[in-house]
Amino acid sequence: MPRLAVFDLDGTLVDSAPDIHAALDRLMAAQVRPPFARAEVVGMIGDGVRALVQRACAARDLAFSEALLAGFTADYTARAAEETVLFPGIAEALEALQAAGWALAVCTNKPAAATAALLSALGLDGRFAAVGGGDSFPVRKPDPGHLLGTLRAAGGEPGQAVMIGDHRNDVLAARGAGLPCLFAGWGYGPPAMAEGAVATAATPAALVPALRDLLP
Ligand SMILES: O=C(O)COP(=O)(O)O
Ligand SMILES: [Mg+2]
Repeated sequence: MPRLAVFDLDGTLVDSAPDIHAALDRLMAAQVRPPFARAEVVGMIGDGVRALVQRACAARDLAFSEALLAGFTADYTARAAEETVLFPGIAEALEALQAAGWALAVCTNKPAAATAALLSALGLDGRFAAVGGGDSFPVRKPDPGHLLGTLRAAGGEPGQAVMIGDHRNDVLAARGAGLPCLFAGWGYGPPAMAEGAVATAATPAALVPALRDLLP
């Protein structure tokens, strides 16, 4: 059973805020609402697309509806990779982990369709033993069932796996599943969200030695 590194997506592997921001602004423009500042959008990411659209609507005095959610989701899924890139150093970190025998997986609250489109556009098809999206299981992060379902699909086991994420939801899901969580200090979550993580990696380059320390 190889060691398994389970990565969060938004704010951990990829800097996706520009495309999420652009899609939210297109939604707002269609509803004759002003655009958002980047920091506002970053603060809305982390609990999946429904919570994102609900928060955006609330911030612009707009009534949330299933139609708005469906429209946003279709638009974002089609255009998820226009500006989104891997964080600097992530490609090298994934390579180094695989070379050291680690298996890789993704556990994200982003819906599975948008996740697949994005990973494919970034050339990461086939890199991950499993990809658990926000709608892949009946539950999602912070529920540990999302992480455990992803882990099972990847053929991993909790004693040989580490979660890497940038949000309180990643830490909570990992703790609930009995895995250590390494906090991605380069991501969207403020440092306070690292509470309960075993350590913070300041950069993707710091990931590989930190993971090696956790599972020698
Ligand atoms: O879609 C979100 O809200 C967050 O996605 P993440 O779990 O990959 O950070
Ligand atoms: Mg994240």
